[in-house]
Amino acid sequence: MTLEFRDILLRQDDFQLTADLTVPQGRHAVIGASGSGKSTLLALVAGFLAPTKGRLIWDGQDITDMTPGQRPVSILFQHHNLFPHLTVKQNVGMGLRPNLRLDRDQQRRVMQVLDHVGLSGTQDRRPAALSGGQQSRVALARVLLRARPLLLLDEPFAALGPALKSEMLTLLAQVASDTTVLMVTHDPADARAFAPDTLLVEDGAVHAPRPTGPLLDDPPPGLRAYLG
Ligand SMILES: Nc1ncnc2c1ncn2[C@@H]1O[C@H](COP(=O)(O)OP(=O)(O)OP(=O)(O)O)[C@@H](O)[C@H]1O
Repeated sequence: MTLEFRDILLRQDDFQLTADLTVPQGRHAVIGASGSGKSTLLALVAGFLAPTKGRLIWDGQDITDMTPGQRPVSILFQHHNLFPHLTVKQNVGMGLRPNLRLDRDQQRRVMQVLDHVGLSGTQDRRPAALSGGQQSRVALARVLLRARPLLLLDEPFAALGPALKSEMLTLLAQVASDTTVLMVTHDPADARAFAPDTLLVEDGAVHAPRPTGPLLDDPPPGLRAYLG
């Protein structure tokens, strides 16, 4: 299933984002200098911002006019927005039914996904009683349970140390194998480890995906300056 940006233009005051490219199924990093438009790109796909011009096509279907809730998208941002007063089980269950009236089968699926991300046994704790890495797993479990085919990540594990971050990226790559992923990252090592291909965003222009290794080995001047 592919995501097509057809001649997209999105204006925000004096900034404009342009995109005319196809993203095939698989894991993609989104890289670019600060202010180049990475978060704007994700907001466009999520449906939080509407393009001034152009169409967004998912799996052959025009999703440009769909609300965020109608889109085939799940989102994992840096601040995971776990609810402090709810247990792990309830935080994850929100991904299925926001009113938390889960039937037996849905409860079983919650336990299954907790097991999948290595959180069995923590289901009755509240987020404050978990480590940072465990909290990230809860957020990931919630996203997985929604099982939308397009996953948007904005620096999802930036708050974790390098070892935990790499562990989470490995886990994500395993569990999101049938998903198309766009992951904004400032860390070239994350892009290399997680994403075979990368979308470069330069001054509001989104480029078509290119193999991550060669792009980072020989970056264009703007990206080179940013990566240092
Ligand atoms: N609500 C807004 N209204 C007007 N302009 C905005 C708004 N939000 C962001 N911008 C501008 O849009 C441009 C792109 O911002 P965006 O957040 O997409 O960049 P980014 O690549 O994600 O940056 P960073 O890496 O620093 O997070 C910036 O020039 C920013 O100033």
